[in-house]
Amino acid sequence: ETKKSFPAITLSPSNSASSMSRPMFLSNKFKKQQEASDSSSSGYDFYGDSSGSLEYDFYRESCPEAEKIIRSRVQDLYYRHADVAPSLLRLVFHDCFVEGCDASVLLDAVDGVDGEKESPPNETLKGFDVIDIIKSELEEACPGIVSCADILVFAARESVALAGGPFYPLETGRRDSTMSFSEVATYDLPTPYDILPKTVASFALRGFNERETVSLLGAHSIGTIHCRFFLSRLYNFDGTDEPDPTLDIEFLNLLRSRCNNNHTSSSPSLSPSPSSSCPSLSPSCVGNPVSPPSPQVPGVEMDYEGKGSSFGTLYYRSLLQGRGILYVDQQLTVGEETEAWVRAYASDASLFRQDFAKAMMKLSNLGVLIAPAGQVRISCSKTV
Ligand code: HEM
Repeated sequence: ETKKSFPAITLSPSNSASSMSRPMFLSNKFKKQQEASDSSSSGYDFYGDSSGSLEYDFYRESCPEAEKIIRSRVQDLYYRHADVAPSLLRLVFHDCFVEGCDASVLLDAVDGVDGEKESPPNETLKGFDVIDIIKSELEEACPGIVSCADILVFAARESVALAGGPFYPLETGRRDSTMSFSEVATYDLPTPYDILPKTVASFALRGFNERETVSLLGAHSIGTIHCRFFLSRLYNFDGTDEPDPTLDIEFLNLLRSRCNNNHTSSSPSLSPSPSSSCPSLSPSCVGNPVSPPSPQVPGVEMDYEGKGSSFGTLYYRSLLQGRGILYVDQQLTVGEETEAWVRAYASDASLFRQDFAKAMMKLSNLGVLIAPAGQVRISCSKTV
């Protein structure tokens, strides 16, 4: 069962009051998805409810090389900048969670009207240039055929595999939206300061149960988190002038050594802090994946123990030790069911890999547009 009612919440991280009072702008598309999921007897719907009209190898005749082109381009770029993998994985989450996997996150602002890209939760998204590179190659091979929405889910799938995660099959035939949903993105994307019931509710609205939610957050095994998303946990948790008491003390010191309180305000502002240096061990330390990484913005790599650590396991083990970087991650250990899944994934890497693969397939099929709806864009940042 995915739908739960939660008691009134008193636990409050730095800005939970504001995030709890936000309105929900969920589209009908997702309301339908939730109803379908609520009525599903297994509570674990492998494919989600919107994959019916997608097909395996949709481009087999119209663009037989499509998947190969996407794979080899992502590989090339990843070997030049490993940031490419986390960037694309995060990008697909931010696309699919807002009105479905329709590439709406890629659209530029039009006539001064902001798109999703400009919405605060999307300010630090990267990987747009990678998608543009892949798209132009596909436009040369088979003009006007392969949608940006399909490119996005495929590119994320390749990224997961390159980063040591599982490979999962994907159907194709998604179409691109003609609209961008800036307001939905602003209000409906989960925040790093959310308490567990809010995170669970947000995923449940898209048809994910707690098991799937915990597995999807395993994506936080790779990439970099800017200090400002967890600075308040280090120096002024919930206005106490003290660190978050649930943080392991050694880990707190490690994070503090990388994220100086002077870098930026401890408020959860989403604006960049360009004046700060990059004190982390991270060679990439955040930056555009194709252009050289910027040394300007401080952050911590999720796989802070080293690149060799396996995708998933370190993340869940860290949570059990009070070493979650984001508040929202650490919160997975406070719920009975979510904590049980954290334990399961910490000790059983192959269970995690299976569950993550299934959940990524489901995420990649959320609220897709099927012909004749939508369009195939020529440039991913503009409608045709
Ligand atoms: C409650 C849900 C989630 C919240 C609140 C959240 C929040 C965040 C935040 C604040 C960052 C750091 C961004 C930055 O420093 O620029 C981040 C990074 C990231 N997130 Fe999430 N996230 C969530 C779920 C997910 C899911 C479901 C996925 C993918 C399936 C995902 C993939 C990633 C990746 C790969 C990164 C690293 C990005 C990079 O290094 O460029 N996240 N997330």
